[in-house]
This record gives sequence, structure tokens and C-alpha cells, in this order.
Amino acid sequence: MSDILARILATKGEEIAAAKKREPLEAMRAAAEFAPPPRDFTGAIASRIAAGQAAVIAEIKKASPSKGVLREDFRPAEIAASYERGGAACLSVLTDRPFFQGSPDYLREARDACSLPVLRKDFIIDPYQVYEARAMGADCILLIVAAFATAATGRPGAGDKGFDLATMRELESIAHTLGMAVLVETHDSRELDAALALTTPLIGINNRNLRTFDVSLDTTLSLLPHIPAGRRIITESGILAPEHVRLMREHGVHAFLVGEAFMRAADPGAELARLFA
Ligand SMILES: O=C(O)c1ccccc1NCC(=O)[C@H](O)[C@H](O)COP(=O)(O)O
Repeated sequence: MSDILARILATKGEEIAAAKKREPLEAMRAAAEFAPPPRDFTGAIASRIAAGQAAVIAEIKKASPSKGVLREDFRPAEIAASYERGGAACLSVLTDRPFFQGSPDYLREARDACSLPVLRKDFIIDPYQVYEARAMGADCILLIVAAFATAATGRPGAGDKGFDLATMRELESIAHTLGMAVLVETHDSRELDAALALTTPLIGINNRNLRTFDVSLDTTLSLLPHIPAGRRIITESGILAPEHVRLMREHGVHAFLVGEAFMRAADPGAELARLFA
């Protein structure tokens, strides 16, 4: 357990255990029932693409393990409003505190400041976090396939193709029951295979290797031929320049998850409009 993903997952396990003591599962379930109605995350992406535009999931993150602090002047509500003006289809808000300096409050503030659907960007491995996501107002959750590698869960034998597909399916099913979308994230062909065992149409390809932090847009290009029709491909990480957008669109990828390029700009929404003009 020496790589960063393993460390994040170990910390997440402790965090979840503490949260369950503070607020038991039943209470979190009830809170999810009283959350504002979900916004249509998948539909927001589909409608942009149907109109011939890029669908941008614009990320709100203060810091990351690979890059440190990205933005000192960090006001989620203002950033969200700026993203909406700049043409974002959806938002992604980091809620992990220890590694990304995120917060559930940032998600609430961002969602209240705009009309866009919002992804809870965190390391979701337990049903409790899915209810928690809905309770804080999330419209979509992220499932990172690498977090379900049987080596990562420490439950050898629970796996199928090396991944804990049963838990992935359970989390997807809870999210869908609560009216949320699911973005399933992959980085290689084994993870893609596992992702395709879910029913969600939203398949993310992270160009960043979460263990080494290497970023290559070839990751998306190499997995493209293996994704069946009917799934929506979202390229994630390392989109920093108009030529990156052009390259992806030339290969039929029209949905993007972008953080750093926007977070480093004085006006994140204006940078979005410039990058995707
Ligand atoms: O970015 C990291 O350092 C990182 C480390 C460990 C797990 C996840 C990590 N990042 C999450 C992401 O992949 C990005 O926030 C997202 O795809 C946007 O990427 P970018 O546009 O490059 O900020």
C-alpha cells in the first residue's frame, strides 16, 4: 500500500468508519430523501453533443496530490457561476479533504450558485458515501475502477476479473435508485472491461495514471476502439490547450473533464470558453 491511490483508499476507509459513528447509515439515507431533486447529468452531456458542441464537465478543485495547491483564491460559488457563463455542461466538485483540500460544503455552495448538474468527485467505495453524495446534493457519483481492484480492497477472492464487481454494481444500483448518474473511470483495458460490466453509459478514461501521475492523451486514443456503441466517452485529465480538444474531437470524443487548466486561470469560465471556442 505505498502508492498514492492505496493511501487515499486507506484514509477513506477510516473516514467512512468515523462518519458512520457520527451519523449512522439510516440517518444518511433519510437525509438523501430530503435532498433537492437530482439534475439530469447524463442528459446535460447528451444535449451538448447532440447540438454539435463539446460537453465540458468543469472541475472545482483547490489542490491535488500531483500538483499541490492549484488556486489560492478559491470561492466555489463564484467559480460555479463563472463556469455556467462560460458554457460548462456539468460541474465536478472535489469533496475529499485530506488529499485535495475539498469539502462537501464546496459542492453545496457550487450547486446553489448555478443550475448545472454536479458530480461528487471523491473516492467512493461504500454505499454510505452514495447516500451521503445525494444528501449533499450531488447528481452524479464517480466510481474509479482502480479502487475496486481486489488488491486495493484487501479482499482477495471477492474479485471478478481482478475487480470487486459486486460492490461496483451495488453502488451503481443505489445511485440510480436515488436518481443519480454514475461516471465510471478507467485507465487501461482491464479496467475498461470491468467498467463495461456496469450499465451506466458514462465511461471516463483518465489520461492520468493515479499511481505514477504520468499523463498521456494516448490513453484515451488507445482505449477508444474497445468501447461499444451506446456508451458515452469522457476524456479526463491533461486537457490544457485547444489542440488537445481538437485532437479528441477529431477522434470522436466530445465530452471532457477538465480541472487544472481552469483552476489556474483568473477567470475559470472565460478560460473554458477560450479552450473550447
Ligand atoms: O490529480 C491527481 O493528483 C490525482 C491523484 C490521485 C487520484 C486522482 C487524482 N486526480 C483526479 C483527476 O484525475 C483530475 O482531477 C481530473 O481528471 C481533472 O484533471 P486535470 O484537468 O488534469 O486537472
